[in-house]
Amino acid sequence: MRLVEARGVGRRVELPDGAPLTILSGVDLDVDEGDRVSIVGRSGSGKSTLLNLLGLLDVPTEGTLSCLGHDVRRLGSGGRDRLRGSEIGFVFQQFNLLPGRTALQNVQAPLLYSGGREFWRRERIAAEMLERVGLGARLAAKPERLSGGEQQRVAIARALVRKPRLILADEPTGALDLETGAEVMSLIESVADETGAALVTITHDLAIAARSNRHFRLVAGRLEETDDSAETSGVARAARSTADDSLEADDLETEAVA
Ligand SMILES: Nc1ncnc2c1ncn2[C@@H]1O[C@H](COP(=O)(O)OP(=O)(O)OP(=O)(O)O)[C@@H](O)[C@H]1O
Repeated sequence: MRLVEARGVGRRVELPDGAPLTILSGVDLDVDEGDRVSIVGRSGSGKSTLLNLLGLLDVPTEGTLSCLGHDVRRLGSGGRDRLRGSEIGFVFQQFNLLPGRTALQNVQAPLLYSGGREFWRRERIAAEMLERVGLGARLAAKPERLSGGEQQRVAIARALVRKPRLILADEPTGALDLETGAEVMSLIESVADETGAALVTITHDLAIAARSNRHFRLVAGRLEETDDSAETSGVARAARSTADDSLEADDLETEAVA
């Protein structure tokens, strides 16, 4: 099933002095159930802006964007909120967990907005999800007591607890070391495999991008599909074969873009 269909999508904003700024233009993108899509691009190329459109946090100013068969501009903000809440899960670089709340409370939070059975069974569903990400013994732990990798696991459990059909990951491994990052990606992928969800990952780590089966690059607001699997898998191999943490994501990008 087609989850996202973007045709000629653009996003333009007005700067404080009234001048228009085009952040994205002419974006064509199809995302189907089960797809693994990566989007790389330099800082400022429009990655977060595109993810915000795909996640229905913003609407395009040009072109048409349809999400799960709905034209997002016709949905209205209430309709977009409902569709996002039930069908889209976000994983961010900075985890964005609620401080002072336990892992269980964090993962339950999205279920407070769901109806019926899911709402009443929320504690059990959240506990099972934490078990699934390997944190069954840490239900009562607060984020400040968890490592970065563990916090990201809680964030993944929270993002996926409602079994979204589209998972949007914005630099999901950006705050983690290479090994923990690879583990976290495997976890997201395996949970996505179980539900047939599509995964769109924004990253500037080419080793992470290489894990996808469709590769895109944003260049100054324009999206290009790249057949650079050879390039990225070469980088992935290099990244995996070295335990040297000095091979940072930025080095990988510079190496590939140069
Ligand atoms: N609401 C806005 N008003 C003005 N400029 C904006 C707005 N949103 C984004 N921009 C500009 O658009 C460009 C793209 O921003 P975006 O955050 O999408 O880039 P990015 O590729 O995600 O960057 P990074 O990797 O650094 O997070 C940037 O130059 C940014 O300053």
